[in-house]
Amino acid sequence: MLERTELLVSGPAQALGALLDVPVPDLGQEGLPPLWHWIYLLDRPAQADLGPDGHAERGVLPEPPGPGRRRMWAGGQVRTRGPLRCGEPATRTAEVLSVQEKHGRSGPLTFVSVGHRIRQGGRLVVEERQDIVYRDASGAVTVPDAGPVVPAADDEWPIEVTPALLFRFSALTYNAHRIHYDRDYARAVEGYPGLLTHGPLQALAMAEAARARGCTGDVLFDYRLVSPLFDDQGMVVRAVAEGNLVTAGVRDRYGRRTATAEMRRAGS
Ligand SMILES: CC(C)(COP(=O)(O)OP(=O)(O)OC[C@H]1O[C@@H](n2cnc3c(N)ncnc32)[C@H](O)[C@@H]1OP(=O)(O)O)[C@@H](O)C(=O)NCCC(=O)NCCSC(=O)C[C@](C)(O)C(=O)O
Repeated sequence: MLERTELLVSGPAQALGALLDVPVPDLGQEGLPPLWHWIYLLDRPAQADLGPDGHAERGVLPEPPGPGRRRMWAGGQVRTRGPLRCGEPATRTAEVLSVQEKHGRSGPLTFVSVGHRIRQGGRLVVEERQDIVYRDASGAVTVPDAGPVVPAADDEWPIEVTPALLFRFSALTYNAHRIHYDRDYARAVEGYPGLLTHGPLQALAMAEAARARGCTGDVLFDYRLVSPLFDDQGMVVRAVAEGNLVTAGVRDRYGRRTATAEMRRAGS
C-alpha cells in the first residue's frame, strides 16, 4: 500500500484548464471537476528509479511485471463521492487489486488493476480503479491505414494533438514515459509510428465533454483505451447525453475510435 498526503493548491488545475481551454470552477468551494485529481498527489520517483522507458520501475504501483514489458494505460473506473477541494490537504492511498494474464491480438498481455482512494477532511471523496496493461516486447501494435479525413461535426470537439500538448500533459502529471515525447524511442524501441497520446488525456477530454453537457459533481466514469492514438492523427471528442447517462468517445481525424467512456451522475 502506498500513501501520499499533500496540500492541494490551485496552480495545477489552472494549468489543466489552460491546456484544454476549459473553464476552471471555484476550486475552494465546488472542488475539482471529475478526473482532475490525476494532476494531484502524484508519485515522485527518484531519477535512479526510472526504467529505460522513462517510467518508474521501483517504488510506484504498479511496478512492471518484468524487464522490457511495454506499459500502456488500458482503462479504468472513477467514482467521485464528494468535492475534492483546493486549499485543504488530501491523502491518496494505492494498492494492487488484481493481476491477470491474457492473450490478445498484440500478443501476451498482463493487466494490472490498481485501486486508488483519496480522502479529504475525514471523507472518502474519490475511489478509482486504474487498469494498466503490459505488452510483450515482441508483440506488434497494428494501426489500420488512414482513410479519408472525417471533418468534425458541430457536436464534436476537435483537439490538435501536438508534441507541445503531449509534453505539457506529461509535465502536469509528472509522467516521464518516453512514448509521449521521445519520437526516436517510440518508433525504434516500442515500434509505434509516432508519439502516443496519453490515456488519461483522452479520458479527461471525454469527462470534460460530459461536463460541458452538465454531467459533473458525484459521478461514475467508466472508460477504455481501445486503440493507440498518435500525435499526427488529431483527436476528436464527442459526448452524447441521454437522461442521466453520457456516452463519450474519442476518434482520430480519420474516424478511427481510440477511447470510449460512459459517465453518469452517481446515485441515480
Ligand atoms: C490494450 C490493448 C494493447 C489490447 O490490445 P489487443 O488487441 O492485444 O487485445 P484484444 O485482443 O482486443 O483483447 C485481449 C483481451 O484483453 C482485454 N482488453 C483489451 N483491451 C482492454 C482494455 N482497454 N481494458 C481492459 N481489458 C482489455 C480484452 O477484453 C480481452 O480479454 P478476454 O481475453 O478476457 O476477452 C489495445 O487495446 C490498445 O493498444 N489500446 C490502446 C492503449 C493506449 O493507447 N493507451 C494510452 C497510451 S499509453 C499511456 O497513456 C501510458 C502512460 C499514461 O504514460 C502511463 O501510464 O505510463
